[in-house]
Amino acid sequence: MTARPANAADAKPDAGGDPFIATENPYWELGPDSGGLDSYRAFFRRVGRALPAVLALLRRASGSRLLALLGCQLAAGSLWAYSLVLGARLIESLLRTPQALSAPLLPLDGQVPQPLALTLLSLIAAYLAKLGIDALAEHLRARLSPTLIALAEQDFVDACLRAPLQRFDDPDFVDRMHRARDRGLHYVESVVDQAVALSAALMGLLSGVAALAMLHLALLPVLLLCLLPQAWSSARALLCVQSHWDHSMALSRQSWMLQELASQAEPAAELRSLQMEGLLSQRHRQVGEALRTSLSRLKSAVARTRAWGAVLSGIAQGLAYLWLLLLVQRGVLGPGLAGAAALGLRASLDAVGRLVQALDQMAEKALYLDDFFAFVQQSQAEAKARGPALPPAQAPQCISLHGLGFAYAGAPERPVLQDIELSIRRGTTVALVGENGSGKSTLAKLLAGLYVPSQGSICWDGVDCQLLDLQSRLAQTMIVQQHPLRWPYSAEQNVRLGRIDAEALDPAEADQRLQAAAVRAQADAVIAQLPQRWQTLLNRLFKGGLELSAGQWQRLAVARGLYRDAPLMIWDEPTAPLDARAEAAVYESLASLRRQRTVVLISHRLASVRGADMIFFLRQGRITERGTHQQLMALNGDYAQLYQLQLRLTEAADDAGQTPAPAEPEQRAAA
Ligand SMILES: Nc1ncnc2c1ncn2[C@@H]1O[C@H](COP(=O)(O)OP(=O)(O)OP(=O)(O)O)[C@@H](O)[C@H]1O
Repeated sequence: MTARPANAADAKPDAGGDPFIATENPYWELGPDSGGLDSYRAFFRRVGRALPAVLALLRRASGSRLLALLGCQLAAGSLWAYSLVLGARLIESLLRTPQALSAPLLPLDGQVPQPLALTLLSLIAAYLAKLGIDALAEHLRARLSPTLIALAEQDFVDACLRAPLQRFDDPDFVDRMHRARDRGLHYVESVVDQAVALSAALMGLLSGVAALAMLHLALLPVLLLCLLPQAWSSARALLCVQSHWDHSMALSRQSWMLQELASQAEPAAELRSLQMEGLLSQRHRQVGEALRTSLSRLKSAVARTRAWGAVLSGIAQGLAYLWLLLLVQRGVLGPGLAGAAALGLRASLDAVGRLVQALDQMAEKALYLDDFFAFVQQSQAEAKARGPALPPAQAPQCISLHGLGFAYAGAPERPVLQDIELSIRRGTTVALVGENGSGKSTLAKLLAGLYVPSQGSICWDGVDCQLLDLQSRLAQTMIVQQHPLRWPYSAEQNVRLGRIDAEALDPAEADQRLQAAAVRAQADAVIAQLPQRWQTLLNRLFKGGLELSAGQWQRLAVARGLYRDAPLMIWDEPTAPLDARAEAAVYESLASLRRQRTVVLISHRLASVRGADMIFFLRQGRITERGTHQQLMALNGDYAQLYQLQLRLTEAADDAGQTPAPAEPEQRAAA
């Protein structure tokens, strides 16, 4: 069964011909699963996949509470059906013997109460019991919801943290992760309410059906007749909404992106200096306009569908009451039973309304939850599929790369590194240099174990790293990246996070190490200026928090690297934002470190790396030159030309009396 939603094509957004505004979902329309929600089959398949996962999550949150809740709903529904039948019998017997009302209901002289009074008392007792059970069900639901949300949030965070770095370069993965967070996680809370409402409505309907069946079996087709139009219109409207969501996702994302740009601190300065406020505001208005047009088309389509549903449902209800009248006329039902049947029919229809509404909500939320569960389950499956435990890696004497090639997950056809052959011995410093985009940072991340090679291998003392435990390898490695993370914590935590196993250290030793790292990175001067010294919070979003300059942040990042103090130290442009004094201090520290460790250094300032034991020059992902500074100068290749160029620029700056580029380490040492 395949049906297009009413006006699904109309739901496609219109951007007014502005090429800036993408309407075709060019980037996130990925994989066979992301579209195709314009058929009932596809829709229910997705819902069907999410529902068992919702139940499993509810069971994990608290299986006993879930069972108790379902029990309460079943009991409440049964009590309702029981009261309806009792009520019908009461009215019927009153109609048959009206004189029963003239006798006292509860005789005070010790005589047995008449049957009418007993029925009435049972009715009151059933009603009160139903109220009590409803209250208990509400209490259970309220307890279930927070547990479930906490579980789901934890599952999401764990799934993200479990993912290897290269998954974050895959737009498909990132898209699924964002959908899981923005839509799936967001709806976990409401899905509990919808699931409870759904089962309550289902119980209500079942008890209505049971009550009508007890009154007379001929009432069941009547109920079915009323149910169908309502179910049809709701399902069709729901499909329209889903189709709209799929088609307008590109616009919604652009709207969020523009809102982010306008509201975040990071782009605020550049945005203002480029005087882009007007342009962004105009773009946002255009995107909003396109979304609004698309939304109003959707609303009209949904309103039309609902109107047809209401008309058909009205006709069906009219026929149902006509059918009841016929049953009374022919003496199949007494007038009392017919009254109760009308009441039962109305209540069942209300239950159907609630059921369809809950199903509608639940189905919509379940679609988003499907994103969430698919993301979490895939991560769990991948974690389980990881092979047996591998032997731990020891600090290497020699790291060697053989025929190494690498392509990012998002662009597998475009290798970023090719045929890399090199080896690094402990106690030496190697430098990776080359022009922008030549692959230095990528190679550094591969060396650090953050990426897995697409081709070839990285060996530690001759053993392929794929055969070594990754966590123990990471524990032997330190990498300070080009753009280190600015942790929204205190200055002290920003450095101490370099070694989360520091509790294993003697506290005095850890403090000493902290101070030494700060001095070497010249971060001590930064700390001295902070109002609460090491305890100053480094985030302006929190009260009392401060923001540091780029160079001050970098000094803390270098201190963090030194505090970690691993056998393999990788420095990716560690001094780019530093002033000359801090840069000199960092290079002196690195020079003193190399003896016990393996140091990999990336820098565009060739004067800073001329002391390295081996320099590798990269061009378009390949090593094109290798050797010491002297050997490369003698080769007179790319390295030598770049070095001469930088030297000339420094001399020219000196002659012009400008701030010179940082001097060579030897010169600094002399100074
Ligand atoms: N996460 C990523 N996903 C896809 N491609 C990437 C990613 N990061 C880098 N690249 C691509 O890989 C190539 C090498 O980038 P890399 O950052 O390693 O170069 P680099 O030599 O360190 O450059 P720079 O000197 O500018 O820092 C570039 O062409 C870049 O576009």
